[in-house]
Amino acid sequence: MSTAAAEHVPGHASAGGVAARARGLTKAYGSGETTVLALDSVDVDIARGRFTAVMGPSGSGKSTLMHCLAGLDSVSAGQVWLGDTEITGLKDRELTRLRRDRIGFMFQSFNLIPTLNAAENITLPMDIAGKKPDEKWLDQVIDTLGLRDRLKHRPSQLSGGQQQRVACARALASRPELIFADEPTGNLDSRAGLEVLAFLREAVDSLGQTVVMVTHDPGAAAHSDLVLFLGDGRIVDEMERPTAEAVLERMRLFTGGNPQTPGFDVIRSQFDESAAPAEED
Ligand SMILES: Nc1ncnc2c1ncn2[C@@H]1O[C@H](COP(=O)(O)OP(=O)(O)OP(=O)(O)O)[C@@H](O)[C@H]1O
Repeated sequence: MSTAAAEHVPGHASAGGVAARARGLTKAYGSGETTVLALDSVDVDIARGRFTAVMGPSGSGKSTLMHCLAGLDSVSAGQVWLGDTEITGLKDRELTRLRRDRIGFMFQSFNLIPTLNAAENITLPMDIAGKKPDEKWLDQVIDTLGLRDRLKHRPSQLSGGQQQRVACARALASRPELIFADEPTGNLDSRAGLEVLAFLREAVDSLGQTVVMVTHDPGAAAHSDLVLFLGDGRIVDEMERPTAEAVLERMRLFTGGNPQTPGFDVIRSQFDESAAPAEED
């Protein structure tokens, strides 16, 4: 049975509109008996000017969702839009250009070029694209991220937190419509991780950016405006103004780690008619 278009779509549109949107987004890997349904007909709106976190158990489809929304991976069915542009169906070259011009990426491994200094790493994607950075914006990003006195340093001369800040500045440099961050604090100690989260928050609050972050960490998710919870390739819940405690509690339901969690099956069954009760010990 299909979901009526007027029904609630996870993610909400804000007054600022929708930065990315998916309808019926389905992604299957493999074929025949070995098919894995990584995303199962996902509808989602990513609100512009907000910080959205994506959480869920390992294998629930978080990275796949991010990759499909960012046009890094093809979809098996459904549609994805970036702003008003439908990206499903675009040719590889068009997708590459769209990603380059309109999306910023932050990955767990910072992907900094060791032979380039911080300033060169920050502007590298724009240099490759042959685009001149907006110097005023770039200055603002560099100062916001506290990188002014590190610009001549190479990655090996920077701490992990500073490297991640460079990666953050690089994602922001071209003032993208949307920033995707995949476990951006995964490799950092807690202080550096907190710094990066504060900067992502700042990018949203002060610079008006839109951020989507995949994370396993309830503490990290607490920095977002909205948490989307994935389970078995579906968005099974969402939480506005999350706190670490509330997110942790919700995650316990998903993992079945807490024996007093019959609610998990209730939540699942709301979204998945075929969900059988979990047979946990
Ligand atoms: N390239 C691929 N080929 C086959 N299966 C894949 C591929 N990528 C992902 N999958 C499968 O799709 C499902 C969703 O994977 P995905 O990486 O999106 O999950 P995740 O929630 O990001 O997991 P994690 O938290 O462990 O990173 C998993 O069952 C995974 O094994």
